[in-house]
Amino acid sequence: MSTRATSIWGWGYADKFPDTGTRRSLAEHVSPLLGGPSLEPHEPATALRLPSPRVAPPASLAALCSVDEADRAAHTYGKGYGDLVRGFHGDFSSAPDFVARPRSEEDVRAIMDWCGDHHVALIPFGGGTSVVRGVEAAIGQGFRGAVSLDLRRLDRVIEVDPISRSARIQAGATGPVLESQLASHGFTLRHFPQSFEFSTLGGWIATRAGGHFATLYTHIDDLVQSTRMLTPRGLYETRRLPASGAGPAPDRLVLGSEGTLGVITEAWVRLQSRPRFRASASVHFSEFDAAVRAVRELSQSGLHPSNCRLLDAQESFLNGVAGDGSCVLVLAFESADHPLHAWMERALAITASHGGECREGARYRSDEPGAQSRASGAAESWRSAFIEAPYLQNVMVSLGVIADTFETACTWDRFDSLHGAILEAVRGALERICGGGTVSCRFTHVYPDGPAPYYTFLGPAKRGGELEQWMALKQAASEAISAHGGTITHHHAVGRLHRPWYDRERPEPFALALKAVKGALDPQGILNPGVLVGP
Ligand SMILES: Cc1cc2nc3c(=O)[nH]c(=O)nc-3n(C[C@H](O)[C@H](O)[C@H](O)COP(=O)(O)OP(=O)(O)OC[C@H]3O[C@@H](n4cnc5c(N)ncnc54)[C@H](O)[C@@H]3O)c2cc1C
Repeated sequence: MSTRATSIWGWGYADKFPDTGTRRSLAEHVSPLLGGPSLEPHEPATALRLPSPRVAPPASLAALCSVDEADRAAHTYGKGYGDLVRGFHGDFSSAPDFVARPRSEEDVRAIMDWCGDHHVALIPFGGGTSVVRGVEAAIGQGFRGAVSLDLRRLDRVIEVDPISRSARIQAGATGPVLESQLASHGFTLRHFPQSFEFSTLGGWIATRAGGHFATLYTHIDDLVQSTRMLTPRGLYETRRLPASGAGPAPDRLVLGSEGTLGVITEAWVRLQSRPRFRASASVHFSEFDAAVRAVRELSQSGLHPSNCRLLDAQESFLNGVAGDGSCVLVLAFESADHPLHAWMERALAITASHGGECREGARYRSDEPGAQSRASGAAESWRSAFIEAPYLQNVMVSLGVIADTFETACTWDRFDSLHGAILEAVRGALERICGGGTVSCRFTHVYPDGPAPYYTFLGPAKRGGELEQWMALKQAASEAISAHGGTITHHHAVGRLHRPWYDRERPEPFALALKAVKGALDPQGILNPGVLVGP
């Protein structure tokens, strides 16, 4: 386990927060994008404001629990914009009363039983990278207290089945921890969300996370073979099967359960051989609409690119991928089995037929001895910007800039109207609330029947009112999504933040059924109250 200190309030490692001088010079680059406001770096609060604990760990669990203030603060929020702002100002008012770190399933059971017996809310905590207030103990008045259940000590790959290419992995393993264990068996899960470094397998399953593949295996759902979840009513374990037609699928209740039905302790997941062949290209388009048509044809071609990320002109500029006003499609294929020239050539023929220009040509890499290996220009720029972006959000908070993202998915026939409505709503709200700002779009995933567009917005905040302004922007975006046939989330989950729009999106009989399931598995309602169901 890494001993490098992580930030209590911001994303990632504490030592990656730039000093005041560096942030001041970054402000000079950001200001023109926002219409030229003066941006002055502020410093994060050094004092942490937390309420006194309402309950204390019992002696029988004391060895697993921490009441340390910094620990409680680090488990108060996820890593969404609103979380960062509150943490930056030292406001940890919804801190859990203590943090429990189970080492085994028996420990999880003991903590869950204690919470049930004492009417204390239990909030499963994986990597704490939720952007939807999924791990926050905002539990209302009905409980005596709240415990944050940090699962990261359950981090082992327990078993690998090379014949069926599957592995049994504990839920608290973060991306790098599970990948390094799988590498020694020559396999990979190849699920790479942007939060990969800190998020966990259990968190991915609980939120139906979206990963590396832009087509085909987009969500963790596609990689889960079976699950094991402890509920207050007993163990919920599903059978290992490649597929089944036996009624509604039990795993489907676990996927997306967001800590409300039980604590996922393990899962069997589908593995892949490590890819040896890679092909990449970046295709420039002068018109976004033409690029969208090209991506639609690609998504319906059966080629299944591993990467198919379309960046609009603003997004291409912000990520250092193009500065000439063009939109860029970052395209890639990978395989453990075969060279990819035929796939890439066909994909480039499709993009060319829509006016796309592959200026640098396609690049091919292979692990075979003597094979040509060339790094890709625009694709590499995009990749490094992608990895560093969350650290930039920490800087934006310190500069008083509202910086956030939201995402959705819709069918292709609705994309134009949905996209237009979102841009209009968010631009209007930025003008009204911040006096200016910018919004950009990229596709993170694409399906034969529709894309998953992902938006980034930036606007100058009025210091002290950041949370209200951000919430008004979020409201405008969410209303536009809801009114124009999108989903409130393609992969960021529901949490407490998206709950009003999620309630509107799901059919009423389904809401009733979910409530009944919650009542059956968690009769006292102690698990993550306020998320998905209930008040
Ligand atoms: C910078 C950044 C980039 C991101 N990029 C992506 C991305 O590319 N794709 C994507 O899908 N999401 C992304 N996210 C959102 C977030 O990383 C995902 O939702 C992720 O799956 C959460 O995993 P976690 O382990 O951090 O879970 P947490 O944040 O700790 O928990 C999330 C939810 O799952 C529940 N939970 C966690 N572990 C368990 C368990 N073992 N059993 C039961 N419930 C549990 C929690 O109670 C909570 O409701 C990003 C977030 C940030 C901050």
